[in-house]
Amino acid sequence: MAQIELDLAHAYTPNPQLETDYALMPLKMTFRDGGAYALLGPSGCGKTTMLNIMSGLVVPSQGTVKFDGVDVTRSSPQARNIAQVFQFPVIYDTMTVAQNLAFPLKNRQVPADQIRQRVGQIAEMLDMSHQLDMRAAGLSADQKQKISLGRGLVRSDVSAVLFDEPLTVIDPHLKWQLRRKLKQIHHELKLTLIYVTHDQVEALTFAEEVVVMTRGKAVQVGSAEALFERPAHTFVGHFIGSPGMNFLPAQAVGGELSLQGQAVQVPQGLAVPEGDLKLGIRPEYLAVSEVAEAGTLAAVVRQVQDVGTYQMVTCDAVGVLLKVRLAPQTQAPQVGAQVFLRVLGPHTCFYKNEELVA
Ligand SMILES: Nc1ncnc2c1ncn2[C@@H]1O[C@H](COP(=O)(O)OP(=O)(O)OP(=O)(O)O)[C@@H](O)[C@H]1O
Repeated sequence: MAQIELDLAHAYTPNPQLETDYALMPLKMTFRDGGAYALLGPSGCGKTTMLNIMSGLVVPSQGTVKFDGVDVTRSSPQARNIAQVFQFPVIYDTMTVAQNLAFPLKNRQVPADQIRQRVGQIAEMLDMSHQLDMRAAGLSADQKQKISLGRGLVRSDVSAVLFDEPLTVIDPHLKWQLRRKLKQIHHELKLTLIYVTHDQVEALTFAEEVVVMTRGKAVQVGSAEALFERPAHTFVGHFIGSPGMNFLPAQAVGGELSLQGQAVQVPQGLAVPEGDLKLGIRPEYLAVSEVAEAGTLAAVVRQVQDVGTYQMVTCDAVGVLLKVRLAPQTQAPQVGAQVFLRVLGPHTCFYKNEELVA
């Protein structure tokens, strides 16, 4: 296992001038030895580019990649000793499940008894012990992809295992099980795992730390809790959560706060930074009050939806639609009712130029 350090930028075109010329903007990042990471972001944000730079499939156009302090920027994937699992199964159809799992170990001349022991362990972790003697050709796409995962995890001496959207072909129910399984396997095997996905649930269940990316930038690296509670960038607030964070333009001058032109009294003990801001509050933390109090903003209820596990109340606050998540049994306000939304409280975040300032 290795600690991976990136200090680089990458453009696929020569002589990049504009930000948009870069697939990855200049970044510095360290992936801890034995850590479980997810690279999360929408299509085209640079996740695969970052993964391929780590594996050695892409050489960054500037900067370095280090494994345990050693510069490997120009080393091949083989020399870096990386295992990779792709979106689609990469296995030998004519071999049995056991032979497929053993292949990466045989290649490295691992002794037969150790191969048997490790293949048995990995098969058991992936619930494939009963299929070890079956030919891969006869198995479903799900099962084949499980073999690919197993092949990625079977060697204990790799620097890291890199996964590029490995659960894409997996049936939704099995997907849920495999995500949890991978987390458990990480716990047991202590491998450095880096996992690319555009699915926040996948990233948040699997990883200890999630790297949230947008437009070639890593905007936050943090635990699921940190990304939810204190999004460092408005993109993280918007991208993480279901639905994402509510945002309101805000101006603070001399301790007076105005939201969309409405003066809002700041509750005692709450510090609000000065200047042009964006106020962010998650739908889970936005409480509805029938009376105007310090920290509340007047709004009109536009829609109440019962989503099963919760109720979603959409309110119009001076032209901005804000979402409130209420527990299923809570009495929701009527559509058309005038309410007061508690926008200021311990969970309120303030942003300047899209970056968290308080
Ligand atoms: N081989 C390439 N040549 C030129 N441009 C590329 C190449 N590969 C990726 N890009 C561009 O680099 C940017 C980042 O792409 P990348 O595949 O890393 O994003 P991603 O987040 O992995 O997206 P997806 O989830 O769709 O795979 C995109 O604008 C993409 O069009």
